[in-house]
Amino acid sequence: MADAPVNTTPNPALTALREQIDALDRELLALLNRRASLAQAVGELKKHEGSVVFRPEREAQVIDGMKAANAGPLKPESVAPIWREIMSACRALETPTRVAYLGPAGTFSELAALGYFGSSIVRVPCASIDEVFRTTTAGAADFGVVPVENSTEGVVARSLDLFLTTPLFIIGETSLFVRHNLLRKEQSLADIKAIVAHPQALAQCHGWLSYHLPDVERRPVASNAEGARLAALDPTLAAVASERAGSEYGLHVVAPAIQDDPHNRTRFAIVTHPERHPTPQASGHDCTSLVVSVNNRPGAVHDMLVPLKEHGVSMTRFESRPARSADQWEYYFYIDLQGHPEQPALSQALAQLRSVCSFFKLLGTYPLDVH
Ligand SMILES: O=C(O)C(=O)C[C@]1(C(=O)O)C=C[C@@H](O)C=C1
Repeated sequence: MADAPVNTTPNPALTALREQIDALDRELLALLNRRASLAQAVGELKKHEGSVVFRPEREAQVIDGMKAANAGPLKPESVAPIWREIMSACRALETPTRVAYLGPAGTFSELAALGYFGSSIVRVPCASIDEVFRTTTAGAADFGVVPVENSTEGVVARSLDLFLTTPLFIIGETSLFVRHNLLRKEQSLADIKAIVAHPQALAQCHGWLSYHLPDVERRPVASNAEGARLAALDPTLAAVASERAGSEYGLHVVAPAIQDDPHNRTRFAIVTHPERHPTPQASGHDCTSLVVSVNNRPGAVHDMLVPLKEHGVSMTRFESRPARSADQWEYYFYIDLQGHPEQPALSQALAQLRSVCSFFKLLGTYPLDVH
């Protein structure tokens, strides 16, 4: 049977609407270029003052302001990504932003870096979390993006350990919905010799893999994208990674969304060197992260919490890690507090807390993630 003829006559109503969209796009472009010129002027001013270009608190305030001003029909969750991109492009006119993350292309860390800084950045993919810290410490990148916790698997121990031993501090946070897919050269679940992925991804898909591929070896590799790269070279391997990694390496999605928790999220910290970047100023919605230790005696942890209660400071995270010291029952406590030390209640609570701790390190103060 012959195909029905395609109607090629333009619909006048559609044409009229598109003409309006074209005209508005031109106005938007002119306005965006005016905004970009202003950002360039800000950049000149900062160069003159010798101050840093990236201001996470200002970017958070701009996004908060735009979300509050949004009258629709744009959805509130569409506003933040649009303005992140606009500010990313404006920032790039002031100075390049070099961002290190666990690569190669297609990792969730890369997605987190692009989601936080926008796409006008210089990408510095690294082979491991250690290398992200080293590259940022050495100044080959201005910022590093490192995973700190996952809603299924808990803390990313290596990142927490490196917060202790490197001079870097946190200036921002971002979190990402993490959807893992089984990726392969062949479009089939048959004859898979090994599943290659980062240990965190293998753990986040433990239930699915145990049910569907119980006898297949799980082989940990440095990143999920590295697993995808290997699976592209060897058809007997399957990778667990993002769709983006799949298309990057020409793999089929054999099974989509195989993570055990459908709401699987990973939180990332944005780190930098304190000699190259000041602590962000208060944005109005801030978090202060620290790591402390107390001597191992009855009531020690209770004493740590008293200053917070006395000054009405909210704790949003409390995580413990073994200190690996001679006393095997010593712990480091990773604590997130609501607020900025510019606020007297928080600064007084911190001073009092410091006095009861045997070890105290501020990891950073930064604006909360805005979506
Ligand atoms: O307000 C500034 O300080 C700017 O440099 C401008 C701008 C922006 O585009 O709005 C760009 C980069 C900064 O991180 C913050 C904001």
